[in-house]
Parts: sequence; structure tokens; C-alpha cells
Amino acid sequence: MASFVIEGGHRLSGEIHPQGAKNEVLQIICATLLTAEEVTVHNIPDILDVNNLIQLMRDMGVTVSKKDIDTYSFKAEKLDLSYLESDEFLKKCSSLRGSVMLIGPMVARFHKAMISKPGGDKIGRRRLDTHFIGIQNLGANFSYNAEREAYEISACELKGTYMLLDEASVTGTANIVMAAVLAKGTTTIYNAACEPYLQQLCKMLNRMGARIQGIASNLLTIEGVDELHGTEHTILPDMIEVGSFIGMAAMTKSELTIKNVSYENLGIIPESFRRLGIKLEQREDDIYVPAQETYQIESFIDGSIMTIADAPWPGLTPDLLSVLLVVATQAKGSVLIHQKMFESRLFFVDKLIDMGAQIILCDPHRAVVIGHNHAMRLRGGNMTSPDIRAGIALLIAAMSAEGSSRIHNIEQIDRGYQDIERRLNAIGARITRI
Ligand SMILES: CC(=O)N[C@H]1[C@@H](OP(=O)(O)OP(=O)(O)OC[C@H]2O[C@@H](n3ccc(=O)[nH]c3=O)[C@H](O)[C@@H]2O)O[C@H](CO)[C@@H](O)[C@@H]1O
Ligand SMILES: C=C(OP(=O)(O)O)C(=O)O
Repeated sequence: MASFVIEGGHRLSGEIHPQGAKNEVLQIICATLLTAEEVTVHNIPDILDVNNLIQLMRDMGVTVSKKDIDTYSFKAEKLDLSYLESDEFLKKCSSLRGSVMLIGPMVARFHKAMISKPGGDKIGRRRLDTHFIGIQNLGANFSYNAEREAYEISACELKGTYMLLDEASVTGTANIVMAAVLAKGTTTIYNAACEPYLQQLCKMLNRMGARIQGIASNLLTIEGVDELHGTEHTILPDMIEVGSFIGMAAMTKSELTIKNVSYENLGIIPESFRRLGIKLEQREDDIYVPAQETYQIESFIDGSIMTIADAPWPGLTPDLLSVLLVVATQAKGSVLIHQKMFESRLFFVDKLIDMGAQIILCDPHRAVVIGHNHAMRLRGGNMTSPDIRAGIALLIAAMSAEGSSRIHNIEQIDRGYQDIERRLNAIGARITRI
């Protein structure tokens, strides 16, 4: 397991470019299975989760060509269906959360799929009911093979229907949409998730010949078609990385320009940082964060203590709460961070408390942060990254801390942040991978 050694206290300056969005590209790559024709995808980030999925596609028999540094084409003309039943395939799926989204396209085009319990971060229970019930509603059968700890899914023909999802699951909605585009008749999905990841997926599917209406809303209507065609697609900048860089600039009192952020697709993210008192400006499609000696957390209009909570899009993504929490430790004022969706994502705060942060963990979902107003610097520490976003939050804490820190298990960070130490060192950080 690799580690980062971070020498804290260095200001950053200059420009940084966000990578392509991890959570979008996982959906897009799975969707390339829906056609026998070539799909070319630009702005693919070079990160562990994505590289593992690309390798899985190759193993399945998809012709994958690397056309440029961040451009790949996928041609799923024929698949090795026997590989999908192999122990190796099941093992690979179990270490990759995004692999669950193979079910929708596989059942739609090849009438069968097999999947082990998918991996991803250990951030609490992560149920798959929305995926399974949605695809069952379209006519697929699911059976659990206890010996192999895998689900076998089959369907002669999928038929469109109306469904009201029990929760607006991001990957669940993507899976159902990918199944429904080739189903007979019309599918209506209410309480659909509508993150930019999904908007991008639906737009790409429409370019491939699908008929999806209601994009960007929680009511999608999908008229099934017989087949889909090849297309080209460009992944949006990763909004979670953009937010992580805003937090990093504020914590290290740095002046930073985050380039080409696709501002219109950031939703409530910039405003959430502003509520912590962080100044940021939209300059064309860049975000400029000025160097700030201090930032003051706002109160609600009635004077009550600020709460920052996650919610399904267009609410605040849960993937940025760990970053917002760490940034609050150096703000002036107090804030309640309420992680409603996941139940084990806040436990990393004990590491911040060890570094000197003032945080009360009220329960697994809520933490009160009492900001130091930079009067007391965090101390460097020795810690392990429990999940991808806690990992980047700890990295931000270490970059702002006094002295040197060590973060273990940085594979968690590599899962979602491309070449992060090189990019941060280029703007003034001191991070060494060992
Ligand atoms: C590969 C990928 O794209 N991963 C993202 C995706 O995971 P993923 O699609 O797995 O997450 P889901 O949207 O299914 O659900 C996330 C968690 O939130 C809960 N939940 C969800 C919706 C809702 O309305 N109410 C509710 O409580 C679920 O029970 C679950 O515990 O979406 C999550 C939620 O934005 C993000 O953290 C993950 O980074
Ligand atoms: C939780 C995340 O990823 P995954 O769903 O892949 O575990 C994330 O990106 O913050």
C-alpha cells in the first residue's frame, strides 16, 4: 500500500485543470455496450476505477482503442459471454462499484447478465434495490447464486412500464435508463436521479438513437428503439474535483484559478462554499479563488447556525461533504455538517480531531465543526484514508497543517483523482509518494 508524505504550510498559486468526471465516465463506458458500433469518448480521466472498468471491457471482448492521451473508442460488436460467467469476472466486479451498471446494457442487448456484489467505498450500507426492482419492472428475472455469491439476471424481452423509484439512486437510474432504451414500448421513471452525470448519459444515448425526454428532471420518459448506433462523447469536468480544489485553496490561503469547470453544471456547489465565507468568482468558465486570510461561515437568515446537508441533485452532492467539513475547521464560526445519505462517511473526523480540529461528532450522520479562524493551525499527523473523499479531505488538512503528515492507503485517493501529487506539486504543494 502506497502513502503520501505531505509537508504542510505551503501556499498554492496558479492554475489547475479538473480531470473528467469519474462518476460520469463509469456510466458512459457501460453504455457503450448498448451498440455494436464504435463509441468514442473524450476527456477520460486516468484513474484506478476507470482503468479497471476499461480493462474489464477488454476482458469481456469489447475492442478498446486508445486514440489519444484521454480518448478511447469502444466497439462492443461481439462479447465473450462465457467470460461473464467466470470467477475472474465476478472477482473484478466485486472490487468496482461502477460494474453494477453493466447489468442494464447487458440485459437490454444480450438478454443476460451476471454480477457479484459490487465494491466501492465502505461508507455505509449501499443497497441495490432501486437497480434490481427497476430492471425487474422491465421484465428481467434476478436469481441469487449463493455458492458464487452472485446474481444471475435474464430476460427474453424487456417491456416498458411506469415506475416510481423508492429513492433517486444515481447508478440505479443510469442502470434502468440503459435497460429501458432498448425495451419494447414506453418506460416512465419518476423520482429519477438527475445529476449532470445522468444528463450526460441521456444526451449521449439520444445521440445514439434513443428517445429520452425529461433530461435534467426527475421524470424521464423513454420510448424504446430497436437498436442504437455509434457516437462521440466528451466527459464533463469532475465537479467533485472542482469543489475539492476550491476547498484546498481556502484552507491553504491560496490564490487559485480552476480552469474550464463547466460552471453551469456545478449546481449548488459554488454557493455551498460561499456559505462557509469563501470568496470565489466565475470568470468565463473558470473559477477564481482569491487568497483569503480568513473566511466567516454565514448564519441562516433567522440567525440560526448554518447547516450543510446533502440531498439528491439539484441538492448538494454527498461526495463534497468531507471536503466542506475539513474547510470549516479553519473558518470563523460554526457549522453543522449533516451527511444524510451515507452512515459511515464522517468517522474520519477522529483523525482531524487528532490534528487539533474542534469537531463534535454527534452521531454517524452529523458533526458540528467549530472553526479556528486560522488562529490555531492543524498539526501534521499520521493517518489512513478510509474512503476516496475522506482521503482528499485529509490531504487538504495535511497541506494546511504545521509540520509533516503521512497518509496511508492512498489507493483510495487514486481511485478518483488523477496524478494528484504531480498536479498539486506543480502549483506549490509538497507531496511525495512513497
Ligand atoms: C459511481 C457513482 O456514481 N457513485 C456515486 C453514486 O453512488 P450510488 O449510485 O451507489 O449511490 P445511490 O444514489 O444509489 O445512493 C447513495 C446513498 O444515498 C442513499 N439515498 C439515495 C437517494 C435518496 O434519495 N436518498 C438516499 O438516502 C442511498 O440509500 C445510499 O445509501 O451516487 C452517490 C450519491 O450521490 C455518490 O456518493 C457516489 O459517488
Ligand atoms: C463514493 C464514491 O464513489 P463510489 O460510488 O465509486 O464508491 C465517490 O465518488 O465519492
